[in-house]
Amino acid sequence: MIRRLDAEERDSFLADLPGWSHEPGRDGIRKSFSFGDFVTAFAFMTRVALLAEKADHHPEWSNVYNRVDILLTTHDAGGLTMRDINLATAIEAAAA
Ligand SMILES: C[C@H](O)[C@H](O)[C@H]1CNC2=NC(N)=NC(=O)C2=N1
Repeated sequence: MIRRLDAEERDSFLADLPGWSHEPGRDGIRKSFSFGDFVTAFAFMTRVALLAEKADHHPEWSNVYNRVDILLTTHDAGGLTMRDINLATAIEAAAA
C-alpha cells in the first residue's frame, strides 16, 4: 500500500502548491477554485474528472455556480500520499 506523507514532506510539497492547505481532520489537502461562471467551472471539472480517471485517483469535491471546492486524500491509505500531491499538481495545470 502507498505510504502516507509525514508533516515535513507534506509542508515541503505544499510550498509548491499555492492555495492548497492541509485539512487535519481528514489528513488531506484542499483548495477552492473560482471561475467567471458556471460553464467555465464545469469545464474545469470535466478536465479534472478525466485526469482523475486516468490516475485512478478521485477528488472529493463540490460545485456551487462558479466555485469548485476540492479535497484530496487517499482513501486506501487513510491520509495524504503522493497520489494527492500528483493529482493536485495536475489540477493546477488544468486550472491555468
Ligand atoms: C480500486 C481503486 O483503484 C481504488 O478504489 C482507488 C480509486 N480512487 C481513489 N481515490 C482516492 N481519492 N483515494 C483512493 O484510495 C482511491 N482508490
